[in-house]
This record gives sequence, C-alpha cells and structure tokens, in this order.
Amino acid sequence: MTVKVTVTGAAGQIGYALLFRIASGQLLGVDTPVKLSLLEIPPAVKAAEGTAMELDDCAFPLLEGIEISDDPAKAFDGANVALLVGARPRAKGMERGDLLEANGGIFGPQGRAINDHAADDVRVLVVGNPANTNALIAQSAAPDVPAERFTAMTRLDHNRALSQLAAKLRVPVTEVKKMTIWGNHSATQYPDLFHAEVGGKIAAEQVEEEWLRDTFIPTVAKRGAAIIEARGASSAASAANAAIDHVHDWVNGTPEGDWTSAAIPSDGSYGVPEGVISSFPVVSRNGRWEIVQGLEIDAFSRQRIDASVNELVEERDAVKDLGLI
Ligand SMILES: NC(=O)c1ccc[n+]([C@@H]2O[C@H](COP(=O)([O-])OP(=O)(O)OC[C@H]3O[C@@H](n4cnc5c(N)ncnc54)[C@H](O)[C@@H]3O)[C@@H](O)[C@H]2O)c1
Ligand SMILES: O=C(O)C[C@H](O)C(=O)O
Repeated sequence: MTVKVTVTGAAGQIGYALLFRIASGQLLGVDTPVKLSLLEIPPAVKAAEGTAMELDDCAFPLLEGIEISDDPAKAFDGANVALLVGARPRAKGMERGDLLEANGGIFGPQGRAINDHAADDVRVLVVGNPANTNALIAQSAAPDVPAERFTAMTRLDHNRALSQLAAKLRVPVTEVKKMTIWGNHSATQYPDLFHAEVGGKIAAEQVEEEWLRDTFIPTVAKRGAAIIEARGASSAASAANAAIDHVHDWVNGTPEGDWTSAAIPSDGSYGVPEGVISSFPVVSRNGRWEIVQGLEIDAFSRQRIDASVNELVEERDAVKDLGLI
C-alpha cells in the first residue's frame, strides 16, 4: 500500500537532504511506494517546486506522486507519516518566550490539521526546534490522535553519541549497543554511558571518568552548536539521516538486543512527569515505541536526567502560560 509522507519546511536544507532518501525507499523500505506532500510557506513554494522537479528527474520507481501546498489542511490530508521540519529559527534579540510563541503559531495549526485530515495511523516526528516542546504543542492541538503518535527527534544526538564513543574506543559503531539520550534535544540532554555497552561490557567502565564527564557529554550535547560554528548553518544531512532512522525503526522495529533513543510522551517512567515529551531508551515493537524499563539510575545520571527534564517542564509551563497547550 502506498504511504503518504508529508514533509514541512520542504524547501529548507534538511528537506533537501531528506526528500530524495524518502523517495528512494530508505524511510519505509524498498517494497513500499510513497507519495510525497510538501508543505511550505508561500515565499518558499517556488523553491519546493524546484525540488519536486529534481525528484521527478530521479525517476524513483517507488515515488508515486508529489503534491506541494502552503495549506496544512491539504498537505496533511491522508498523511500516514508527518515529518515536521519547518520551524521558526531564533532571530537576533528574540527571547525564549518569543521563540516558543512563534513556533506555537506553526505547530498549533499543523497539529490541528493533522487531527482533522491525516490518516488514522498517522505517525508524527518533530524535527524543528525546540523539537520536544513543538511536538507537545502539536500533540495538544490534536486530541483525536493518540498522544503516543507525536514524537520528537533525539536520534541525531544518539547517533552522535555512538560515533564519539566508537572513535574513543577505536571500535566500529556497530559494536556500540544500548546507547541512551535522556531528556531534551538541547544542551542539557544527557547521553548515558552507564547502560551503553561495547563488546558486551558497560561503556562507562571502558573510558576515563573525566573523559566521560568533561569531553563526551559536552561534545555530544553541544555538537549542534559546533556544526553551526563550522558550517555556518545547522546540521542538515545528519539531521535528515536521523529522521530516516527514527521513522524507519518506528515502523519496522528495532533490532533484538539493542535499543535506541526517541523523545516520546512520558508515561511517568524514570520519574519523568507524565505527558512531557522526553527522550528515553526505547524499542519499537509492532509499530509502537516502548520505553525500556528497569534500568538502574545512579546519582550521577539522576542529576543529569533531572536537569534536562526540568528544562522540559519549564518549557511546557511556558507554553501553557502562553495558552499554546
Ligand atoms: N532535532 C534535531 O536534531 C535537529 C537537527 C538539526 C536541525 N533541527 C531543526 O530543524 C529545523 C529546520 O532546519 P533547516 O536547516 O532545514 O532550516 P531551513 O531554514 O533551511 O528550512 C526551514 C524551512 O521551513 C520552512 N518553514 C518555516 N515555517 C514554516 C511553516 N509554518 N510551514 C511550513 N514550512 C515552514 C521555511 O520556509 C524553510 O524552507 C530548524 O528548527 C532546526 O533548528 C533539528
Ligand atoms: O538547529 C540547531 O540549533 C542545532 C540542531 O538542533 C542540531 O542538533 O544539530
């Protein structure tokens, strides 16, 4: 059956890195035909049309059609997968409240359009920052869609953590298992090496304590800013790659004996207040994310998880005060 994938911010740099991979079958598998729906704001529709021309020019066997719109109701009509990439970036002099409010004006209406027009099985991944709280805004505007279908992306942080650890221990990334990113997709996130394993042994026991605390955690947590500094623009191909990984695993399942990271609505696990969209260790079974249960959390990890979750609670309270949820 053909799957309709809606991508917002389709003319942006992540959109450009994402759409061709979706159309080639990397999002859902090489047996699944896709229809793409591109949502943009009016001044960027022409650029989206240009990208659509290039998609046509690839003659992808799986790509059954492309629609372009500036109307969320049309763009999400019948969507099975919604990738919410377009967001309002922080401008000079903008306070955090202004940023949350500006994004509320995007993710509220998009959430409502998903509620009213998307397919019953819609799965939503929010990439646009601040991703966790934007996902919460969209979710609260979509009361008829099960809350668990709204997720935010921390898979890029997860992949960054895999790569940093593998380089440190000089092993292939495939040897690193059970990595976890906890909390917010922000500099407070906590990449956890106390449950990660390399060669079947706990990763934290294979690195120096100082490296873990003073190099690994800040390198992963501040990698987004380091990329902006180096490239002069935020991560795009790696962000698109992580979005592909997230949806692919959500739909197709995570491998046995391992887990991944995704920001999903909390059920109260690990002391994270219910409803907050926080990153957890997760597996996907039968098309649903499940939080990995029963991990022991020591004092070091507890403090860091709490710091990031507190930031999420503050963001939630701020958007509540603004009437956005
Ligand atoms: N979660 C993550 O790991 C992660 C990683 C990298 C980037 N990001 C975030 O992803 C977002 C997109 O990044 P980018 O580099 O593609 O940005 P970009 O500026 O290149 O593109 C954003 C696009 O979104 C469009 N847009 C804005 N408002 C829209 C709306 N209401 N509806 C539809 N489209 C809209 C813009 O016209 C633009 O084409 C940013 O918020 C960025 O911070 C998140
Ligand atoms: O866009 C950003 O602020 C950075 C981005 O979220 C990233 O992690 O690369």
